[in-house]
Amino acid sequence: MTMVFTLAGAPEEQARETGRLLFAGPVDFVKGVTTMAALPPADRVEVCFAGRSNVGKSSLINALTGRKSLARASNTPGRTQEINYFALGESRYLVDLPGYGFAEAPVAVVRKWQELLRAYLAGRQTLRRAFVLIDTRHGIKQVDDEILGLLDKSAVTFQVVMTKADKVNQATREANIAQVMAALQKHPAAYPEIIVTSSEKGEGVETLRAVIATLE
Ligand SMILES: Nc1nc2c(ncn2[C@@H]2O[C@H](COP(=O)(O)OP(=O)(O)OP(=O)(O)O)[C@@H](O)[C@H]2O)c(=O)[nH]1
Ligand SMILES: [Mg+2]
Repeated sequence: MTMVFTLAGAPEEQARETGRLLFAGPVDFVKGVTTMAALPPADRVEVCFAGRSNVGKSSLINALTGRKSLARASNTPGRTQEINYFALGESRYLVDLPGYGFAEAPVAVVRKWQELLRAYLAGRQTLRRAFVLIDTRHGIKQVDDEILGLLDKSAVTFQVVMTKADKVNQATREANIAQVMAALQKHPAAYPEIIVTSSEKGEGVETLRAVIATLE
Protein backbone atom coordinates (compact mmCIF):
# COMPACT_ATOMS: atom_id res chain seq x y z
CA MET A 1 0.00 0.00 0.00
CA THR A 2 1.23 3.50 -0.79
CA MET A 3 1.62 5.86 2.11
CA VAL A 4 2.95 9.28 2.91
CA PHE A 5 6.39 8.94 4.42
CA THR A 6 6.72 10.52 7.85
CA LEU A 7 9.74 8.90 9.52
CA ALA A 8 7.88 8.93 12.84
CA GLY A 9 9.40 6.73 15.54
CA ALA A 10 12.76 5.71 16.96
CA PRO A 11 14.82 4.27 14.05
CA GLU A 12 13.60 7.22 12.01
CA GLU A 13 15.06 9.65 14.53
CA GLN A 14 18.41 8.00 13.94
CA ALA A 15 17.96 8.30 10.18
CA ARG A 16 17.18 12.00 10.55
CA GLU A 17 20.35 12.50 12.53
CA THR A 18 22.37 10.63 9.89
CA GLY A 19 20.79 12.86 7.24
CA ARG A 20 21.40 16.02 9.20
CA LEU A 21 25.08 15.17 9.65
CA LEU A 22 25.62 14.17 6.02
CA PHE A 23 24.04 17.33 4.63
CA ALA A 24 25.83 19.54 7.16
CA GLY A 25 29.12 18.37 5.61
CA PRO A 26 30.69 19.39 2.30
CA VAL A 27 28.64 19.52 -0.90
CA ASP A 28 30.53 20.40 -4.05
CA PHE A 29 29.57 20.96 -7.64
CA VAL A 30 31.49 18.38 -9.68
CA LYS A 31 30.53 18.96 -13.30
CA GLY A 32 27.75 19.47 -15.78
CA VAL A 33 27.59 16.93 -18.56
CA THR A 34 25.80 16.76 -21.89
CA THR A 35 26.81 13.27 -23.00
CA MET A 36 26.79 9.85 -21.37
CA ALA A 37 30.51 9.52 -22.07
CA ALA A 38 31.23 12.52 -19.85
CA LEU A 39 29.54 11.12 -16.72
CA PRO A 40 31.88 10.82 -13.74
CA PRO A 41 33.09 7.32 -12.84
CA ALA A 42 30.27 5.18 -11.42
CA ASP A 43 31.97 4.69 -8.07
CA ARG A 44 29.36 5.64 -5.45
CA VAL A 45 25.68 5.71 -4.59
CA GLU A 46 23.84 8.14 -6.81
CA VAL A 47 20.37 9.68 -6.58
CA CYS A 48 18.82 11.93 -9.17
CA PHE A 49 16.06 14.52 -9.28
CA ALA A 50 13.83 14.21 -12.32
CA GLY A 51 10.65 16.04 -13.17
CA ARG A 52 8.87 18.41 -15.49
CA SER A 53 10.50 21.73 -16.21
CA ASN A 54 9.94 24.19 -13.40
CA VAL A 55 8.70 21.56 -10.91
CA GLY A 56 11.40 22.62 -8.44
CA LYS A 57 14.31 20.18 -8.87
CA SER A 58 17.11 22.72 -8.49
CA SER A 59 15.31 24.49 -5.63
CA LEU A 60 14.96 21.20 -3.78
CA ILE A 61 18.68 20.48 -4.10
CA ASN A 62 19.37 23.95 -2.75
CA ALA A 63 16.98 23.37 0.17
CA LEU A 64 18.49 19.95 0.94
CA THR A 65 22.01 21.27 0.97
CA GLY A 66 21.12 24.56 2.64
CA ARG A 67 22.93 26.43 -0.15
CA LYS A 68 20.80 29.09 -1.79
CA SER A 69 22.23 28.86 -5.26
CA LEU A 70 24.24 25.68 -5.50
CA ALA A 71 21.95 24.28 -8.17
CA ARG A 72 20.62 26.95 -10.46
CA ALA A 73 16.96 27.68 -9.80
CA SER A 74 14.97 30.05 -11.92
CA ASN A 75 11.59 31.11 -13.19
CA THR A 76 12.51 30.13 -16.71
CA PRO A 77 11.41 26.58 -17.47
CA GLY A 78 14.13 24.56 -19.10
CA ARG A 79 16.88 26.41 -17.32
CA THR A 80 18.85 23.38 -16.19
CA GLN A 81 20.31 22.21 -19.48
CA GLU A 82 22.93 19.74 -18.36
CA ILE A 83 23.11 16.77 -16.03
CA ASN A 84 24.66 18.45 -13.02
CA TYR A 85 26.65 16.41 -10.52
CA PHE A 86 27.10 17.38 -6.89
CA ALA A 87 29.26 15.38 -4.51
CA LEU A 88 27.72 14.95 -1.08
CA GLY A 89 30.74 14.15 1.05
CA GLU A 90 32.63 11.32 -0.59
CA SER A 91 29.87 8.75 -0.49
CA ARG A 92 27.12 10.08 -2.71
CA TYR A 93 26.29 11.98 -5.85
CA LEU A 94 23.22 14.19 -6.12
CA VAL A 95 22.23 14.64 -9.74
CA ASP A 96 20.16 17.58 -10.98
CA LEU A 97 18.54 16.73 -14.31
CA PRO A 98 17.17 18.90 -17.09
CA GLY A 99 13.39 19.13 -16.92
CA TYR A 100 11.19 17.24 -19.32
CA GLY A 101 7.96 18.35 -20.91
CA PHE A 102 8.76 21.91 -21.80
CA ALA A 103 11.76 23.99 -22.70
CA GLU A 104 12.37 27.42 -24.15
CA ALA A 105 14.87 26.07 -26.62
CA PRO A 106 14.98 24.99 -30.25
CA VAL A 107 13.30 21.64 -30.92
CA ALA A 108 16.56 19.96 -31.91
CA VAL A 109 18.20 20.99 -28.64
CA VAL A 110 15.23 19.80 -26.59
CA ARG A 111 15.30 16.46 -28.39
CA LYS A 112 18.98 16.08 -27.56
CA TRP A 113 18.36 16.67 -23.83
CA GLN A 114 15.46 14.27 -23.79
CA GLU A 115 17.61 11.58 -25.38
CA LEU A 116 20.35 12.18 -22.83
CA LEU A 117 17.84 12.11 -19.99
CA ARG A 118 16.42 8.80 -21.18
CA ALA A 119 19.87 7.29 -21.70
CA TYR A 120 20.86 8.38 -18.21
CA LEU A 121 17.72 7.12 -16.46
CA ALA A 122 17.85 3.79 -18.24
CA GLY A 123 21.58 3.18 -18.21
CA ARG A 124 23.33 4.49 -15.11
CA GLN A 125 24.49 1.49 -13.12
CA THR A 126 24.97 3.27 -9.79
CA LEU A 127 21.68 5.16 -9.87
CA ARG A 128 20.25 3.92 -6.61
CA ARG A 129 17.01 5.85 -6.62
CA ALA A 130 15.35 8.37 -8.91
CA PHE A 131 13.32 10.99 -7.12
CA VAL A 132 10.55 11.99 -9.47
CA LEU A 133 9.21 15.39 -8.56
CA ILE A 134 5.52 16.09 -8.99
CA ASP A 135 3.99 19.52 -8.44
CA THR A 136 1.46 19.28 -5.60
CA ARG A 137 -0.76 21.70 -7.52
CA HIS A 138 -0.97 19.47 -10.58
CA GLY A 139 -0.43 15.81 -9.72
CA ILE A 140 0.85 13.30 -12.28
CA LYS A 141 0.52 14.34 -15.93
CA GLN A 142 0.91 12.17 -18.98
CA VAL A 143 4.48 13.27 -19.56
CA ASP A 144 5.33 12.17 -15.99
CA ASP A 145 3.70 8.83 -16.58
CA GLU A 146 5.92 8.27 -19.62
CA ILE A 147 9.02 8.77 -17.47
CA LEU A 148 7.62 6.46 -14.79
CA GLY A 149 7.10 3.84 -17.49
CA LEU A 150 10.71 4.21 -18.60
CA LEU A 151 11.88 3.74 -14.99
CA ASP A 152 9.72 0.61 -14.69
CA LYS A 153 11.26 -0.79 -17.86
CA SER A 154 14.76 0.05 -16.70
CA ALA A 155 14.07 -1.34 -13.21
CA VAL A 156 15.20 1.87 -11.54
CA THR A 157 13.44 2.32 -8.20
CA PHE A 158 11.79 5.69 -8.10
CA GLN A 159 10.18 7.66 -5.30
CA VAL A 160 7.72 10.46 -5.86
CA VAL A 161 8.49 13.76 -4.16
CA MET A 162 5.62 16.24 -4.23
CA THR A 163 6.89 19.83 -4.55
CA LYS A 164 5.65 23.35 -3.82
CA ALA A 165 3.26 22.11 -1.13
CA ASP A 166 3.17 25.66 0.26
CA LYS A 167 1.25 26.73 -2.84
CA VAL A 168 -1.89 24.63 -2.35
CA ASN A 169 -4.75 24.47 0.11
CA GLN A 170 -5.42 21.33 2.15
CA ALA A 171 -8.17 20.03 -0.15
CA THR A 172 -6.03 20.24 -3.30
CA ARG A 173 -3.11 18.74 -1.45
CA GLU A 174 -5.12 15.74 -0.34
CA ALA A 175 -6.77 15.25 -3.72
CA ASN A 176 -3.48 15.32 -5.60
CA ILE A 177 -1.71 13.05 -3.11
CA ALA A 178 -4.54 10.58 -3.63
CA GLN A 179 -4.22 10.92 -7.41
CA VAL A 180 -0.48 10.21 -7.23
CA MET A 181 -0.90 7.24 -4.93
CA ALA A 182 -3.51 5.71 -7.20
CA ALA A 183 -1.25 6.22 -10.24
CA LEU A 184 1.69 4.54 -8.50
CA GLN A 185 -0.24 1.29 -8.17
CA LYS A 186 0.42 0.71 -11.87
CA HIS A 187 4.18 1.11 -11.56
CA PRO A 188 6.25 -1.83 -10.35
CA ALA A 189 9.38 0.32 -9.88
CA ALA A 190 7.60 2.77 -7.56
CA TYR A 191 8.78 3.00 -3.98
CA PRO A 192 5.56 2.80 -1.99
CA GLU A 193 5.96 5.96 0.07
CA ILE A 194 5.88 9.51 -1.21
CA ILE A 195 7.40 12.60 0.37
CA VAL A 196 5.58 15.93 0.39
CA THR A 197 7.91 18.92 0.30
CA SER A 198 8.20 22.67 0.13
CA SER A 199 11.62 24.09 -0.66
CA GLU A 200 10.22 27.45 0.31
CA LYS A 201 9.03 26.44 3.79
CA GLY A 202 11.30 23.49 4.43
CA GLU A 203 8.54 20.91 4.71
CA GLY A 204 9.76 17.37 4.04
CA VAL A 205 13.36 18.43 3.58
CA GLU A 206 14.65 16.71 6.68
CA THR A 207 12.80 13.53 5.72
CA LEU A 208 14.34 13.52 2.27
CA ARG A 209 17.80 14.07 3.75
CA ALA A 210 17.26 11.03 5.96
CA VAL A 211 16.13 8.90 3.02
CA ILE A 212 19.16 9.87 0.92
CA ALA A 213 21.60 9.40 3.79
CA THR A 214 20.37 5.92 4.64
CA LEU A 215 20.30 4.45 1.11
CA GLU A 216 22.84 1.71 0.75
N1 LIG B 1 6.47 28.59 -3.60
C1 LIG B 1 7.42 27.72 -3.99
N2 LIG B 1 8.10 27.94 -5.14
C2 LIG B 1 9.04 27.05 -5.50
C3 LIG B 1 9.32 25.90 -4.72
N3 LIG B 1 10.28 25.18 -5.36
C4 LIG B 1 10.59 25.87 -6.47
N4 LIG B 1 9.86 27.00 -6.58
C5 LIG B 1 9.92 28.00 -7.66
O1 LIG B 1 9.64 27.36 -8.91
C6 LIG B 1 10.47 27.88 -9.96
C7 LIG B 1 11.25 26.76 -10.65
O2 LIG B 1 12.13 26.17 -9.73
P1 LIG B 1 13.43 25.37 -10.19
O3 LIG B 1 14.01 24.80 -8.95
O4 LIG B 1 14.29 26.20 -11.06
O5 LIG B 1 12.76 24.23 -11.08
P2 LIG B 1 13.49 23.09 -11.93
O6 LIG B 1 12.64 21.90 -11.81
O7 LIG B 1 14.92 22.97 -11.52
O8 LIG B 1 13.37 23.69 -13.40
P3 LIG B 1 14.22 23.27 -14.74
O9 LIG B 1 15.65 23.27 -14.39
O10 LIG B 1 13.82 24.32 -15.68
O11 LIG B 1 13.70 21.95 -15.18
C8 LIG B 1 11.37 28.92 -9.29
O12 LIG B 1 10.78 30.19 -9.47
C9 LIG B 1 11.34 28.54 -7.82
O13 LIG B 1 11.55 29.63 -6.97
C10 LIG B 1 8.58 25.70 -3.50
O14 LIG B 1 8.74 24.73 -2.75
N5 LIG B 1 7.65 26.65 -3.20
MG1 LIG C 1 16.64 23.04 -12.63
